[in-house]
Parts: sequence; C-alpha cells; structure tokens
Amino acid sequence: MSQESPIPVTILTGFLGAGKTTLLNKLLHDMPNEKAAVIINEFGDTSIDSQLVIRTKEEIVEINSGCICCNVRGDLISLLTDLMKQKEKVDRVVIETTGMANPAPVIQTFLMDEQMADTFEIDSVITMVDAKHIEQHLQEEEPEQQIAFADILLVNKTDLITEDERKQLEAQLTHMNPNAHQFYTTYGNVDTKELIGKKSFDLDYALNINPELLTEPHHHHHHVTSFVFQDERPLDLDKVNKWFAYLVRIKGESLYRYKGVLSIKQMEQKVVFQGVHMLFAGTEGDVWTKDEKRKSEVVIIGKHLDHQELEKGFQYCLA
Ligand SMILES: Nc1nc2c(ncn2[C@@H]2O[C@H](COP(=O)(O)OP(=O)(O)OP(=O)(O)O)[C@@H](O)[C@H]2O)c(=O)[nH]1
Repeated sequence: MSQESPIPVTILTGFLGAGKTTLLNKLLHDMPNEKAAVIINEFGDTSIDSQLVIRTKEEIVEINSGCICCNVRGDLISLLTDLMKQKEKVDRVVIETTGMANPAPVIQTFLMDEQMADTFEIDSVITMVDAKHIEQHLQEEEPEQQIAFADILLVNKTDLITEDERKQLEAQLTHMNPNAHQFYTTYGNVDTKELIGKKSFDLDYALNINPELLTEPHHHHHHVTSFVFQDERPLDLDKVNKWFAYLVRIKGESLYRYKGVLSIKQMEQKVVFQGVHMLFAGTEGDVWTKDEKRKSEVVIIGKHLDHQELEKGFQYCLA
C-alpha cells in the first residue's frame, strides 16, 4: 500500500442488539496484523460496550452521550481529523454505530470535504439484521435506512428462525436492497475476507437512494428513549432476578435493548447482563478489583417506557 492510499473504513450498522459487537470482536480477532482504529458509538449515556468488546491492541475510542448520526457527529469529525494527522499509525478504521443511527450522516462525514475524501475511503457499509426481531424493528425508520445503505447485509441470529421464515426474509431484503450481498449467519460467523477489503461501497448507488446524501442531515429518533440507572450501593440478587423476570415478561415487546454491569451484595464478581426484547443473558464477569469503585449501571433502550416505573424497579433491587 503506498503512503498515499486512502485508509479503508468499515461502517458497521444494524439495529439495537442485532449482533454488531459480536461481529466486531470476530473481525478484530481475525485481523491480528491490522492496526485498526475502532470507533464505537453508544446511544445510551454510558460505556458498557467497551466492557463487552474484547480488548485488543487496537485503539478503541468511544463516543457516548448521543447518537453518532446527530449530536455527536462533531466528535466523529474531530476524531477523524486527529487520525488524519497520524495516518501511518492506522491501517483501517472500523466504526460501530449505535443501533439507532441512520448511516447516511456517517457516510456523509467521509464525503464532506476533499481532505476527508482523500484520506479515507469507505470500504463497505455492513448492516446486521436481527433475523428474529426484524419485523418488529421495521416499525422504526432507522432499520430501513440501515438496510437501504448497506452493500453487505449480514442477516444474523438465523438459529432463531425457521427455514421458511428465512426464505421470506431473503425475498423481503432483496426487495428492499437488491444491490447488497446477503450473508446468513449465527453470531456473525462469516469468513472475514468476505467483509473486509472488498471495496463494495458504491457511492453512486448510495446517492441514488438518497440524493440528499451530500447535504446536511435532518432527522430525529421517534419515541425511542434511553435510560441509564446507576448506584454505588450493592443490589440484592434475588430482587434483581425478580425485576428482570417482570421486565422481560411484561415489557419485553418494548425493550429494544438493555444491558449493564451489576454490583451484587456478597458477590466478588461483577454480573454482566444484556438482552434484546425477551431474550436475556446474564453472566458472571471479572472480580471487582481493589481499585475499582463498585457500582451498578443499567442501560435500557426502548419504546413507550415509563422512566419513573423503571427507576422504581431499579431502586427496589437495592440490597
Ligand atoms: N441466538 C443468537 N444470539 C446472538 C447471535 N448473535 C449475537 N447474539 C446475542 O445477541 C445479543 C446482542 O449481541 P451484540 O453483539 O451485543 O449486539 P449489538 O448489535 O452490538 O447490540 P447494541 O450495539 O448494544 O445495540 C448478545 O447477547 C449476543 O450474544 C446469534 O446469531 N444468535
């Protein structure tokens, strides 16, 4: 690669909980010799994803407190401007957007001026689709946009659907975006060579679906809200189990994404949990170290959620 070749950029999108972090971990694992600058953006106010991404030697930068396609786009631009000054240190940029991001403004960032366009080159826009929940998610505007702009569609969680459902989904996605290459996966398991270095992003096609791609973005996220609850007092495991059982059973439909780290009384380890609608998983994490402040942190993203009720539920869990 000559000194002047632009730095390839992989944009990873997909609705909340589709499997982006799972795929990102796999990509980083499969590219041990690439110096990748990884940019992760969270919709919520807290940075639980960095605890879920397996640390590698890559530089991982998180942009929180907002969505990459709206209020933190300035942060993305300044990060990229910094990267421009140290081009030799990076072979690739990988951006994981929030599940609520419209990819257009992110794509636009790389096209907005000559210097940006000379320094970076979008390699591909990979959109992960949650095969199990996509029907529900298409009620929102963003998944449709994410699918439309993809040149690679990674249809994930195929273990949770039937063969017939898969065929239907394939027809539907082909109709929504006939240009994209489709892969059907579980846990993002596809040969990394199919995703990286393909230079499959096609600006003309993107402009064709959105002629306003090169003008200023204007949009907002409808009625999807994100709440963060934090407390340094320990929680009671039994109460936590009861609260989650209630949330998942009664509110599962509205819960797009929830995750967190819990400090449980009488437990040396952290409890790390995450879920998408009614699918919930909790595991024991690392032991709290002496230097760490024990603290519970829960992020809940969803539709029609009552902040007070959730707050009350969280408070109930205190030991
Ligand atoms: N059954 C099943 N679960 C999966 C699959 N891929 C990922 N998951 C699980 O789905 C949950 C969400 O995966 P993530 O990789 O965190 O999804 P994400 O898109 O990064 O989520 P956010 O960025 O938090 O919105 C995790 O509990 C994963 O273990 C899959 O193919 N099948």
